Amino acid sequence: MSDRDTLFSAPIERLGDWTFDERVAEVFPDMIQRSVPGYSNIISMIGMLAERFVRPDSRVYDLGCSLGAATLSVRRNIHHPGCEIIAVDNSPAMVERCRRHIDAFRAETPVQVIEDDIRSVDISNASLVVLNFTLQFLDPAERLQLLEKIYRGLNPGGALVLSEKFSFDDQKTGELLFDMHHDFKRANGYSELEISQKRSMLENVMLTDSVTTHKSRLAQAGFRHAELWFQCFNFGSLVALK
Ligand SMILES: C[S@@+](CC[C@H](N)C(=O)[O-])C[C@H]1O[C@@H](n2cnc3c(N)ncnc32)[C@H](O)[C@@H]1O
Ligand SMILES: O=C(O)C(=O)C[C@]1(C(=O)O)C=C[C@@H](O)C=C1
Repeated sequence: MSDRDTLFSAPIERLGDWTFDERVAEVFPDMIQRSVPGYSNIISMIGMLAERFVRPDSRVYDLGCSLGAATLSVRRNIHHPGCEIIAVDNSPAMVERCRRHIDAFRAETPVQVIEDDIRSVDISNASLVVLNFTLQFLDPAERLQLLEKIYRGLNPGGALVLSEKFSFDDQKTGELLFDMHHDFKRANGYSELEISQKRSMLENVMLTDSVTTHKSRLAQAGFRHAELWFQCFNFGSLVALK
């Protein structure tokens, strides 16, 4: 079990922008579990999607892998020879811990953990690509280009899993889902101060899209089939098929 996230429990004088630094990496499992409704369901169901989509002699990409939770779930569910998982993150603190975490478990399928920007990595021979709460940290202007690269790198019959925090076009239901997420955080022991300090740090670096925007961007990138397979409040996950 990781340390409890108390990073924002005391008042912080100058709130900078959010980064995935050493302190965040240290408490990340606790933080994401208490912040993202449905996170553990999504992680275990990514394993189910891997069982269905990963083909022999192909690659799986986990883009913005953090500590490798999705990678481990995928690896547990690969039963084919010749597969390889490429896990990528540009936070040195995450990558260092991710490598240790993955090495702690034995499995047939090799995992390469790469410290790099997901905008620079080559993607080829992929049967599954995972973007689990990562696309939201990319500049909106660069999101389509990344999805196009993923589409090109996927083999026919391959899938992209795209999990995100959403915004909503309808103001009234949007507010309700946003408030329910806050209730969820409070129920998980976060104070008003912790919630609001984290929110303002994320404000400039995490720009959310609506499900409609995600679907039309996926279509623009080439994915002719995309659907939401999970949603809890303002968090959810889409699957897009090539
Ligand atoms: C919310 S976390 C992802 C959680 C993780 N996928 C999981 O399932 O536990 C977002 C991650 O994306 C990484 N990230 C953000 N922008 C990136 C980029 N341009 N290139 C590589 N990694 C990036 C961050 O360092 C962070 O570890
Ligand atoms: O805590 C929040 O409100 C969030 O937006 C959650 C969120 C995410 O969606 O990625 C933001 C940053 C942390 O990496 C963990 C979770």
